[in-house]
Parts: sequence; C-alpha cells; structure tokens
Amino acid sequence: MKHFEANFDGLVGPTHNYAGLSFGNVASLSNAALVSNPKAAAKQGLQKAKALADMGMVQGMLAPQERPDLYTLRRIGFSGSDANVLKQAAKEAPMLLNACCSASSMWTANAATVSPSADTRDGKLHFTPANLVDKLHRSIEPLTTGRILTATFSDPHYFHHHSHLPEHNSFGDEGAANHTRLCIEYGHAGVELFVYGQEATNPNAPKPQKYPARQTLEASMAVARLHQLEEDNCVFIQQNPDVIDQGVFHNDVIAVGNQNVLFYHEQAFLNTQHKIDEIKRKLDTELYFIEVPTAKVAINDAVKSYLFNTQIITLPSGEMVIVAPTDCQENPAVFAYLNELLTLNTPIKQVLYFDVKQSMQNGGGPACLRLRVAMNEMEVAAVNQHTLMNDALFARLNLWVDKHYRDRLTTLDLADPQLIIESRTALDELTQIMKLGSVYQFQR
Ligand SMILES: NCCC[C@H](NC(=O)CCC(=O)O)C(=O)O
Repeated sequence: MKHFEANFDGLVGPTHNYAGLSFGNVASLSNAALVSNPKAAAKQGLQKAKALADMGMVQGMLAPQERPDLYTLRRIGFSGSDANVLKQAAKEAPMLLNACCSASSMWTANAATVSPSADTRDGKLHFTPANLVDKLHRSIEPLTTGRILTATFSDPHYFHHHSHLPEHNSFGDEGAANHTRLCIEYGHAGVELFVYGQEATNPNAPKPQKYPARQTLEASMAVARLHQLEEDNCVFIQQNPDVIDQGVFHNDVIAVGNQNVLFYHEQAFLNTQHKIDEIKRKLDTELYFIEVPTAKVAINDAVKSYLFNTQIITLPSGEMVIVAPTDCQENPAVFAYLNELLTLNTPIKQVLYFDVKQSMQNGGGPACLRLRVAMNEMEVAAVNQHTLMNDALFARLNLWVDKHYRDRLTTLDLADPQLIIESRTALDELTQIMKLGSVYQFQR
C-alpha cells in the first residue's frame, strides 16, 4: 500500500493582527502594533500550500477559528450586545480583547500531536489537540481545534480523536511543534521524538530562567500513552533551556526531522549524543543527523531567519526538499549554510523559498503553518476530500479571501463590531466550501 506524509496548513483567519501576545517569542513581541494585512497573510499561506500540492504532495487545509471570541469575553464578565462586549473590553481590558481576537490558530503545528497508524497499538491514526495553556490567546483554541480536526478526519474507523490534556501548567502541551517523527518509510513504524522544555513535577530539573518552557515532559508522556505508542517507538528529549531563553519558544524553531533525517542546531537539546544513540538503537536504518554548528549559524540568526522552521518534504521522486521562508535568503550566514547543505551529500537536494512574512512577523514560519499527518492511501481516501488542496479549492479560497478579508488591520480595529459580522459571514461560507458542518459556536 502507498503511504504519504500530508501537510495540513492553517488557513489564516480574517482577524490576523500583531498584538505582541507571546512572551518568549521574539518576533511577536518586537512586531507588536505593526499594521497587519490579513488578505495578504491568507494568500501567502495559500500560495505555499498550492505549490506543495503542485509538486505532487498530499496537501490539506484546516479552517481558522471564530474570532473575536465573544464567548470568552462574556465568560469573563463583559456583557450586553456583541458590539457592547467589544466596546467595554477595548476600554477596560484591551489586552484581553486582543487575546480574544488573535488568528493564532493559523499555526497548525500547534493544533495537535499526531501519531500515524503505523506507530499505534490499535492501528488507528491518533490526534490530541494541544491545550496551549501557556498563552491566554492560544488556550482558547483546543475545543474548536478538536471539532475542526474531527470534521476533517471524520471516519472513526481510521481516526481516533482524544480530548486535549488537563488545562494546567503541569500538562503544558504545544502539539506537533514539539514533536517530530523519524522513520524509514512513512508507512513503517517509526520513532516519535517528543521534545519538552521542562519537567513540571521535578523542581530540581533544568529549566529556562527568562522565558517560559511551554511544553512539559508530563504532557509529552501523556500524549504518548494516549496514542498507544510502544516505548521502543518513543524518545523523550529535553530542549536546551539556554536556547529557550534566547527565543526558541518551540522545538520547531531549532530542529526538524523527516524520514531518516534530523536537522538541528548544535545547541538544540540537552544530552544530545546520548539521545542520538537512543534513536539509533530504536530505529535501525541509515540515519542522517545534520547538526548545524554555532560557528556557522548563531542562535540569533536561526531565530531571526527560521532556518529550522522549514519543512523537509520528500517529493514523489524520493528526493528531499527544504521549504524555507525568504527570510533565510536574506540572512547571509543562513543563506550560505543552506547553499553548503546542498553539497553535503545528504538526502536534501533542493531549497525552495516562500514569502510568508505576514506569519513570520508573529513568529510563525513555514513549519508552524502546517500539521503533518502521515497516512496510507486508505486513510487519505477517508479524509474529508473538500479540505484537500487542488486547482479548484485554491481558486475558490482565493476568491473567498478577496471577498471577505481586509487588507489592513490594527489592534484598534479589533473593537469594530463590523469585524464580527465579516468574520462570521466568511466562516459560515467556508464551512460550506469545505463541508465541515457546524464547527463554530455561532452556528450551533
Ligand atoms: N508555532 C508558531 C506560533 C507563533 C505564535 N505567535 C503568536 O501567537 C503571536 C500572536 C501575536 O502576538 O499577535 C505563538 O507564539 O504561539
């Protein structure tokens, strides 16, 4: 049977804005109050997704969430008409209003952790939505994420959906951004790498001093249990707390894996050699550990350019390609490194650059924008086919964006009640285009 690794990209929602909501994420903080362009953001994302589909990759789209989130604003005491809720929140607690308006669900690497059926004891593909408890604006995502995932991967014969983990710091879970998988072929059992930032229940364990470690070991282990993984298919690795303090808020800012390749920075992990030995013991194949030394790329350059927030994909020809943001071309050290990489005799043969600057300015690169789902051909056939990228969906979604999205948004605009109407009208139409059913609260 054929197997693929599909990428499901997050469609950027109509309220995409820069609000500086993510302490520890350098781009989010430094670009706070910039004017955003939701229309351009959505189109940049669609271009990348379409380019991958055109290369013969299985490519899907995940719908955005309903924002402004009036339900959360009402839950914390704002009342009256919808317009009044926004007006009051803007006046009394603008940061809470901003948190309830973020389009952050676009970064679907944080939507969930996914374990392919080849790895799980019941032979089903497992999903656990990330609880994202470290950030208020993201902690309101998981319920709707679960609904969107279930509407996209709906057949219970193939897909097993779990609830998100308990909403407490001990179980801080950031989904696939802290998870990668090595394997020989996508359809063979692989080794899932769970990368955590801290051990919540061990006060003596290392952890960052300045910025939060969003992912805990306790969460990673809970997901591995839920997904029915064998110990021999899991490796738990601690992220280097020093690099978290330099702005590496997710592991996918410093490392990325694909099949038999792990591409990572020298300073990415703790006990690196020991963990590499464990991976080699658990996955008996020719593995390429591509370690980038600090002498060639400093942490600061990696964080600015998102060298590791790239997608490594395997084309139908078997060749691997890196999908990088154009920011990597603009950083001399990183661009030089990527050119050198192509001469190093690894499976990676090509680098393709995409302009995803609207997302990058909030700290989300190409890899943040996608959720990887390795599937066999029967599972691909069981996916909601209206979510899969092709010429027709690309044309339809671009028209949809043109019709509903603004090309300019500031945080001051978030108090505009018209944005509620625009956003709901757009999402209502989207659920029809993608045949998702009533996934949004306003439709229920
Ligand atoms: N995987 C990339 C996630 C980026 C995301 N940024 C944000 O939410 C920034 C939103 C803002 O500041 O407006 C985050 O930090 O979780």
